Amino acid sequence: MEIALVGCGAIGRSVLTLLQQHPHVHPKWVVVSRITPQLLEAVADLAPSAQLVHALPDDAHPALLVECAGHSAIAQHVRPALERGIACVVASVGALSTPGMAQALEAAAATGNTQIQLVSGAIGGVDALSAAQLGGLDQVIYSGRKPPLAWVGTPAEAGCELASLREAVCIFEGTAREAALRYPKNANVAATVALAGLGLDHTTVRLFADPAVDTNVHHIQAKGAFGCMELTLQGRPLAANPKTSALTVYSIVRAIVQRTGRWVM
Ligand SMILES: NC(=O)C1=CN([C@@H]2O[C@H](COP(=O)(O)OP(=O)(O)OC[C@H]3O[C@@H](n4cnc5c(N)ncnc54)[C@H](O)[C@@H]3O)[C@@H](O)[C@H]2O)C=CC1
Ligand SMILES: O=C([O-])CC(=O)C(=O)O
Repeated sequence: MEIALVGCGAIGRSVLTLLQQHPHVHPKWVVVSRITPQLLEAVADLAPSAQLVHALPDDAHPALLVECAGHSAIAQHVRPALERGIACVVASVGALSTPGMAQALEAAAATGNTQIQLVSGAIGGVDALSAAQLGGLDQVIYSGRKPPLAWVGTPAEAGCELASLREAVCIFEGTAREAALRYPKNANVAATVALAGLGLDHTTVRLFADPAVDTNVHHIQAKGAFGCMELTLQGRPLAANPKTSALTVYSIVRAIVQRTGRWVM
């Protein structure tokens, strides 16, 4: 199966590394916004038969395009690929919080008669939540707790001195839509939980910078006709990006590899 990968940062490089164990999956194109000598070297090492490009060439027909780049890549690369009939796997789920984006992707997938898969990424329990939603949900609360360093370069910096925090600070409370728009690199999980459950505007989100944790701690509380659910996931961050949990990589590789087998779980 030939695939195109969009993004070659912390997630992209780890995905390419893991895919080396899956001989049926061939990364043929790696799409990045800037081609640097370091990237050329990394791709030559991790996926020697892949081409490093700024956009998917017109004559390329991968079985799958896998996005692990960031919100801007959704309009730039995912939407046109869907229109061309290329199935897409998306990690930057928070991009769907931009008004009109979900509808635009749906229309693009309809034009191309294909599908878009949102990965569960750094969180689990999305299957249970989306099943529970069919019976009716009353409340879903998501909280994301990360070490202060993971919030560098975000609006959290304006509210507190991250480097000298001595106790946990709630840096955001609001809807999943607001969280995903304000924290595009840290609140994709908030959007995922919301899209599986009560929606972007009815899911309560709290984000914390917490010097007492050394993992990315995701917590879901949900109540509804099904009963109730509580999930805590302590995700080990990737060394190359403290904002991103390693589970995101495994979730993406799982989504790719499942397409080469007979079983879907
Ligand atoms: N669903 C989930 O649970 C999670 C989703 N994510 C998403 O994955 C994204 C990537 O995460 P990391 O690899 O840790 O970030 P990173 O910053 O290490 O790497 C991102 C790479 O994508 C490239 N890039 C950015 N915009 C691009 C565009 N429009 N077209 C092509 N390349 C582009 C950058 O140059 C960089 O090399 C995050 O920004 C976030 O949106 C991250 C963590 C969890
Ligand atoms: O990787 C994580 O722990 C979660 C994350 O960054 C996000 O939700 O965007």
